[in-house]
Amino acid sequence: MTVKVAVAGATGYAGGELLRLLLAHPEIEIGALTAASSAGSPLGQHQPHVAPLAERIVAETSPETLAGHDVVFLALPHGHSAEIAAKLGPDVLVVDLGADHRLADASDWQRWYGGDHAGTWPYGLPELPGAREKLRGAARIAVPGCFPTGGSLALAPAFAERLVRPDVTVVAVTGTSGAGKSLKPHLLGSEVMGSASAYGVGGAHRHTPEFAQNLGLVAGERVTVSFTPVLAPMPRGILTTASAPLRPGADLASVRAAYEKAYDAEPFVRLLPEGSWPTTAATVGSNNVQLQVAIDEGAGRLVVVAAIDNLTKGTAGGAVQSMNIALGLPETTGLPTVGVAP
Ligand SMILES: NC(=O)C1=CN([C@@H]2O[C@H](COP(=O)(O)OP(=O)(O)OC[C@H]3O[C@@H](n4cnc5c(N)ncnc54)[C@H](OP(=O)(O)O)[C@@H]3O)[C@@H](O)[C@H]2O)C=CC1
Ligand SMILES: CC(=O)N[C@@H](CCC(=O)OP(=O)(O)O)C(=O)O
Repeated sequence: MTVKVAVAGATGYAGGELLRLLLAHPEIEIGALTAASSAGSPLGQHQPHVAPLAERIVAETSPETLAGHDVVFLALPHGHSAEIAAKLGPDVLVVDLGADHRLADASDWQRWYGGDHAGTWPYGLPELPGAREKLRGAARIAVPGCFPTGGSLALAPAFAERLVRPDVTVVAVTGTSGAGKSLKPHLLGSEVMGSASAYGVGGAHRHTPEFAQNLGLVAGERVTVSFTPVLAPMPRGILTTASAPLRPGADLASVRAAYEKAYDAEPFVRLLPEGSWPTTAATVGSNNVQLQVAIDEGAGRLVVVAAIDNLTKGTAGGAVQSMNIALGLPETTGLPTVGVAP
C-alpha cells in the first residue's frame, strides 16, 4: 500500500514534525508541501532537520496544489481547514491539526474562538474510550490540542472508573514550540530564557472547553476544569499535573488498577512503576505518554503527572497515529517509541 500525502503548513513546527515522522513511515509517499509566505522557497530553508526533502520547493496552499492525494494534513493556523476540506472531496482523508473541528458544541466554539463553528470531526485521541472506533475508516480527523492530549489521558481512567469527582485542576508546563514559529514579543529569547511564566490564567485558555468536553464524555456528567498553562524555557515537551477530589473508597490500589486496565494494552501510554516520575526529556522525539499517579491523603485528591512531547504525541504523532487507524494500517506504523537523550 502506498499512501500519497500532502502537508499544508509544511514550513511550521507541526509541519516539520509531521515530515520527520512521515519520512520514516513505510507506506507513505510525500507529495505536495505547501505554505503561505514561504511558497517558492526550498523546504530546507525552513526545516533543516528534514534533510531528504531539503531541495523540494514549497508550493502555495490551495485546493489545486492539495488535490490528487490520498491524505492531506492541514497544519495551518485556525480557521483555514473547513474551506479547503470542502474542496477536497469525501474520498480524501483530511487530518486537521488546528482547532476548527475539535469542539462539539457550537456555542463553546463561538465563546472561545469566535466566528462560525466549522463542524465536528472524529477526535484524534485514540486512547480515549470510544475514540478509536470513530476513527476507523474516517475521512476527516480533528487532532487534539497539545494540552488536552496530556491532561485528558491523565484523568480519563479515573473518570471511567468513577474514582474522582468532576472538579478538575490542571497545571501544565509547556515548551515554546507550542506557540508556533510566528514572531511573538513574549517569546523572544531574552524574555523566555531563564524564566517560567503562567499565561491564560483564571480559566482564560481556549483549551479549557476541550478538556471539559473530553473528560465529560468519559465521566458521563459535566466536568469543571480550571486550567493554567505555564511557559518554560525548553523547545519541546509538556509536563501536566492534573488533580481531582477522590470519591469515597478510592485508594492507590484502585487508582493504579484503573490506569493499568486503561493503558496496559496501549502502545504509547505507560504508567510508570511506583516511585518513578514522568519527565518531558524522556518523551522528546517519541509518541509516548508517561504517567504517574499519587494520592494526596491530606487534600483527598488524586494527583496525576503526565509527560508528552507536544510536537509528537501532542500534534504530529497523534495525527499520524489517527491516520493509521483511519486507513486500517497497524496503529504504530512509523511512530517512534524511543526518544532522544540527553
Ligand atoms: N506547535 C504545537 O505544539 C501545536 C500546534 N498545533 C496546531 O497546528 C497548526 C500549526 O501550528 P504550528 O506549526 O505550531 O504553527 P507555525 O506558525 O509554526 O506554522 C504555521 C504554518 O502555516 C502556514 N500558514 C500560515 N498562514 C497560512 C495561510 N493563510 N495559508 C496557508 N498556510 C499558512 C505557515 O507558512 P509560512 O511559512 O509560509 O508562513 C506555516 O507553514 C496550528 O493550527 C496549531 O494550532 C496543534 C497542537 C500543537
Ligand atoms: C506555548 C503555547 O503558546 N502553546 C499553545 C498551544 C498550542 C496548541 O495545542 O495548539 P492549538 O492552537 O492547535 O490549540 C497555546 O497555549 O496556545
